[in-house]
Amino acid sequence: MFTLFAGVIAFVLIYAYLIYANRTPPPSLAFLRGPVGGSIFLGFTEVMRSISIADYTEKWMNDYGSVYQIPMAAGTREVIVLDPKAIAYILAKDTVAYKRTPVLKKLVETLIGKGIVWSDGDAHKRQRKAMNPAFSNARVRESTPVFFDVAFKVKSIWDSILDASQSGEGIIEVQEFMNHLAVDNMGLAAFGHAFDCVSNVSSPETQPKPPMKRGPVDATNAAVHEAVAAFKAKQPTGVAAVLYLLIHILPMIMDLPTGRRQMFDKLSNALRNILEVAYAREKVVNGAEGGGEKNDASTTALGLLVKADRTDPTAKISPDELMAQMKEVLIAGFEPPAAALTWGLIEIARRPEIQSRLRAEIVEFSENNGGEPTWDQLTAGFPYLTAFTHEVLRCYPSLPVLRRVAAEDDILPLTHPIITADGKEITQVPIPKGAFVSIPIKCMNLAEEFWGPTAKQFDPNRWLVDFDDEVDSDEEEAHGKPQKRVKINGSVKEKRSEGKKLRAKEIQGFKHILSFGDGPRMCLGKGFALASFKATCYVLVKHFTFEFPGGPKTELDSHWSLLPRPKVKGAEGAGVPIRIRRVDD
Ligand code: HEM
Repeated sequence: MFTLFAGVIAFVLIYAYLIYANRTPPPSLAFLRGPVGGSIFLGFTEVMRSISIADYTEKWMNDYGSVYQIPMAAGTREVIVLDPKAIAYILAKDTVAYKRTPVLKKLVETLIGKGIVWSDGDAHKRQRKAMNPAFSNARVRESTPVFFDVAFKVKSIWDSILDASQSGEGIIEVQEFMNHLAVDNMGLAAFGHAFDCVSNVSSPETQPKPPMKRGPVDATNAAVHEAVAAFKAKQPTGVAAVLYLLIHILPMIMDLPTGRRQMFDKLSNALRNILEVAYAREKVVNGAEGGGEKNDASTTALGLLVKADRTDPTAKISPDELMAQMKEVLIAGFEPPAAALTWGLIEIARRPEIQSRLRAEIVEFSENNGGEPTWDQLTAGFPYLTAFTHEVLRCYPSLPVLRRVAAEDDILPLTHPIITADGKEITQVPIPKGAFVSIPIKCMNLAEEFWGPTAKQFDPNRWLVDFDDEVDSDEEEAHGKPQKRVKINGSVKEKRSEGKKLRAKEIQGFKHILSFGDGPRMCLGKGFALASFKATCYVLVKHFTFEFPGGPKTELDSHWSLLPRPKVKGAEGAGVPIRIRRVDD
């Protein structure tokens, strides 16, 4: 009886505290304005995880200025930063003054290990130094044929589906195929290992079974296939929300032997096999003392990492770190590229004019040059495919928000002043040690403040203008009324009339978008991501047409895999069924 009474009192006290914390920011942040409300237990956590994160954070920016604070889970607060100068400052001091949040750190340590994503400061610098050569332009150039080979493998499976169909058309679960393609790309390019994932796409109801024989799957590949399947499994939102809350209060629950934890353990064992092969191969290629001839095997990302560990004392990484690196490269190299490609195919399917323009550019190259483009051609040529790639990255950043915790008291510089809760104008924002700081990438990429009135529209044409002369003064002008054409960097770009410049160019980062992050933690695989995206689009758009069975207005929804993914509203899991036909049919 007493225990029940004590339990009720404890619950009431916690509940009262959460109501208080939800309404009242701590004194160190009380000078910042911000929205009140959200859930008593989770604050605006669900909003910050939702598909509408950019809409909310943009509205709050318009109401409270470019730096504000919001209530989050378990009575915590988060400072939201949407000022370009402040963002550049935070990301430049990343890993030292701004670090991963304790919850994320614990999660990464538990599931993946103390690799580059987990580490901060000097440990991060050392690991980054070891990994850089494995992600250089030279490596991306060498890997580009692999991306074409994997895309052609998808093509041949889709061809067999169409061959078996009476109507010459097939409904393909494109997200499923892009997941498997991205894993195969990473396996071959980074580890020199064929996971053979594309040939093992499961065939849901909507998709005719590929009439092909599947070979036996070894234990390593089976574990990776299982991991890919588990990543895309749907989590019930209610349970996920409760777990998220509990993790903040009791981080040790991440140590529980959950299904996901066991799956990660299996994945470690599988990757250990690949690592052992890489160690053995490196020994054979370079001899125990090193210095031998390089060959294909030793120049995979993994081969270079193994070699760097032995040959460069300043870039030494322990076997545990190497293991964590492999898991990170597999996960970071699979999830965002697969999501970006799925979004790309969605936009292609719902916008026939973009699809035709892309195909025309690809076919023109193919007719003039014969084989597939090299990395240099993919990078320097293909203005429309490049514009399309940038627009997919802008509109659909895989990581909608970057979250950090301030490791010391700091002062953020601002591009434009903000008004505090007591009505003062400030040009710098004091950030107390321990404050959670969030940068909503998706909002920075899509806010009208930075991208003008057409910010929310998917429009690759915006990348074909002379960016520095872009205007946002007039909707008609800003949306595709080219006035004259100018030559920039050897390619013809459309230039619009003179006027107010877009604020987007104040944003640092790749192409003024934050989809790859910025600073010391900027995406290591950016080059791989761009080359594999373009190579895959090249092959698939050249050979197939895409359309939604329900028409271009098909409604989309979001689905949580490791990161947010698109899905067709009402479809099972992360389903994105798209109808394909051969181009020449
Ligand atoms: C469209 C594709 C991709 C996108 C949008 C993307 C995005 C990002 C972002 C935003 C970060 C920074 C995270 C942070 O600051 O907390 C990041 C880091 C990272 N990415 Fe990517 N990524 C992509 C593809 C890849 C690929 C293909 C690889 C591997 C080949 C890769 C490997 C990594 C690694 C290892 C890091 C951690 C870097 C560090 O902490 O120093 N990414 N990525």
